[in-house]
Amino acid sequence: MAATVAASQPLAAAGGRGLHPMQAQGLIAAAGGQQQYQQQQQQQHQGDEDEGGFELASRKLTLNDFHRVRTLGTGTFARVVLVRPAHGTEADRSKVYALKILRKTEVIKLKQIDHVRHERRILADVSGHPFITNFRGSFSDHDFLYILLDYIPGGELFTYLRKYRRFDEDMARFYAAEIVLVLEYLHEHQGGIAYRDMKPENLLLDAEGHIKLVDFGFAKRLGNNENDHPVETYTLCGTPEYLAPEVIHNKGHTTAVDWWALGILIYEFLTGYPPFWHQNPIEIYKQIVEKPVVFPQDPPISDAAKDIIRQLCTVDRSRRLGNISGGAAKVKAHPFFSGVDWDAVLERRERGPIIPPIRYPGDAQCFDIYPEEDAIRDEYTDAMAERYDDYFKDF
Ligand SMILES: Nc1ncnc2c1ncn2[C@@H]1O[C@H](COP(=O)(O)OP(=O)(O)OP(=O)(O)O)[C@@H](O)[C@H]1O
Repeated sequence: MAATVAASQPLAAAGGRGLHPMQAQGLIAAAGGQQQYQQQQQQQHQGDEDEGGFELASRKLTLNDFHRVRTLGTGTFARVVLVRPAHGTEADRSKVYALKILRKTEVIKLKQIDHVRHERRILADVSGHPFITNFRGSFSDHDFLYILLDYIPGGELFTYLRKYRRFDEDMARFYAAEIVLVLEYLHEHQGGIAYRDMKPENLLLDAEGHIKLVDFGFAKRLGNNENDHPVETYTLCGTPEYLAPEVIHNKGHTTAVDWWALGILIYEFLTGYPPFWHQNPIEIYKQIVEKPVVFPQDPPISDAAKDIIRQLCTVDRSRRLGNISGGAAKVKAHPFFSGVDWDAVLERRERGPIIPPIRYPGDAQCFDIYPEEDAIRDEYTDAMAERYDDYFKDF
């Protein structure tokens, strides 16, 4: 699985990415539709809680409120486990959620305090979008921080891409269109949130085969300056193969990095591998800043696909599609997306090209098996608590 790189790790030390399976009509109408959709979804979300009796939002949760079923994934900073409510009616106890568990000492050691706080806050703010994992609550105890999310049963798009080797253009377009709507929403309707870690491992498939974006660990609300230009940020984070050149140069970056990553992602969908790759991450960075995207002869890639990839992967971000004037609307109007009904995409009218083989709501067969480790407790000392607990008070 591709390792995520954070500021606390030197970029050069990050592991390279293995290439094996290890592990709406009218553009303006569509944009308006996104906000409307979110409102509807939020009302729906509230409704779910009212019905359930297991009142997630109305009281402080603890780990004892859940039975752990199994680990779904482990990342650099977290373990995500499938859980069931331990109390409530039979209907409550049949529900399943994904609980992201972050060890406080690790968050502090890896200098991820700000990232974790942004993650919790941004997840709560963007929850309800059709292609973003719903946030259900957060809590903490002496040693850990917990983020409760809806369980997305289909597993990582990464796994399917490795299984299929590559996606045909219709499949790639389906997923890319959903990602375009997510980026439009984050960048243009949520006051300039840069996601900063777009990759197939962070795109899960729901039971209908639609994308759900997870892991907002590097997302940051950048906002716009007085000239209405996106504010720059400097933290080096992301995954080597997907880093935009301006991140590597460390001269400040904006939401434009997500459009670059979308270009890399479409390339990887169509060929099965990213355009810039090497075992040594330093070589990847060199390629990204020095080399143009080169397309293979086989599989043949359409001119429209090549063009959108080149336009998204434009080194000069002032000329990069998505970041130029017109923003996401220009991406949606690109010939690669011709024929796409953006309202239909947003409303999830079509089922996805891959329907995950889910037999029941808590089915976790689409996830790899991970060793279940006993949580190490009492590492977080009183001195640490005194110094850091204030930072974790939102949980
Ligand atoms: N809501 C969810 N439903 C099902 N599985 C999930 C969910 N959230 C996360 N996962 C699984 O857990 C994995 C790790 O989650 P996540 O990416 O949030 O952790 P992380 O430690 O921040 O990872 P990284 O090292 O990539 O930054 C995901 O790749 C996915 O497989």
